[in-house]
Amino acid sequence: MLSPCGREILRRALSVLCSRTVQFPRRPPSVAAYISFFSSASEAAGDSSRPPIEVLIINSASRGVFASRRFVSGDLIYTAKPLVTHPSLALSDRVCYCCLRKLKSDALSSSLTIESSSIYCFCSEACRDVSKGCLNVESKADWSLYHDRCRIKSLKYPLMVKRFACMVISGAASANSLDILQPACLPPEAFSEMEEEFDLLKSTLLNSQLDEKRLALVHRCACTIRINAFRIELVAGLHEDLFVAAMASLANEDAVGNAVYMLPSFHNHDCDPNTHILWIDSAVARLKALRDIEEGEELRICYLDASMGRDARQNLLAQGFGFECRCLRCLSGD
Ligand SMILES: C[S@@+](CC[C@H](N)C(=O)[O-])C[C@H]1O[C@@H](n2cnc3c(N)ncnc32)[C@H](O)[C@@H]1O
Repeated sequence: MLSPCGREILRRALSVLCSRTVQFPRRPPSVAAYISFFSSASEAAGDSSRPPIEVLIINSASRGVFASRRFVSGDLIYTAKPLVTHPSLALSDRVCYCCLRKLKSDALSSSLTIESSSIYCFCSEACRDVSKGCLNVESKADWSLYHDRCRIKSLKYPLMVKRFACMVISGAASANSLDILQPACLPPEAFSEMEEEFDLLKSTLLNSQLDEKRLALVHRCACTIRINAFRIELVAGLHEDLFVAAMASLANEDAVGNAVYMLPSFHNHDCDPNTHILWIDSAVARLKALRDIEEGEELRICYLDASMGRDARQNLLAQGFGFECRCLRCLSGD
């Protein structure tokens, strides 16, 4: 029997996902609730009848992603496109505004727009077209104070909140499109810091057409974006990589940007994970098996640098994600 909170999560999950879910497999009602996603892996395996993963509600407040078939180490389990992206500030003149692809040097001159001290670049006409509405809103405001605050405090998620707000104002995203994702359960200091950032966002967007109701929805999403944003480091790139890497390290910035996804956000953390997400040349996320995985196993990823010691990991997870990690590695004291 689901608790009221579990039922609410399920109701919201189904209402958002029904429009995009490809199929719901038949399963006995003993499984409390589940949602299946279509993915490239089922196609690749030639088994289009059954999605390779399921999102299950594991208790009244939490969901996880589970394998619905066996995988071997190295398998690509699925790919996922981002819902919201933002390039790292230090690389915004070298990374696509939309897909975070690194730009070829000859693309720069044709795609560069500079307004209000912000830089907007695109890798292709397709990325420029899809971003048109959002860019139109974003490029009208002066983001210098907001960006300065992000740089000084080394914050990435306010950039994603900014981008999401611009998408909502432009009509490119609905204000409740991230409601299905889990919001952060953070310490009070983190909330007051987020309030300050949101006030700055509001004042920067003062002249935009964001009504109070939608503003409140975007405000609520700040918490969700904060814990669900992925830092994107590409594993492949162009020959300019060395130059970009040098610039990035000077700016203490290895990531090309950050992104929020739907399905990848349902993965729980483990300090000794069985899967990982990687990015080849753009913000398209690829979930790969790190070892052989049996049908029914939960697919967990590691939210942080797994080489850190136990105490450091526990602290980061408590402060940044609001939970105490009780994975086997942590319980063993490693
Ligand atoms: C990105 S979400 C993961 C999916 C989430 N369980 C859901 O229902 O949407 C991150 C949140 O999941 C929970 N979580 C993830 N891994 C966990 C773990 N190993 N132990 C306890 N809670 C965890 C925490 O509440 C965390 O803030």
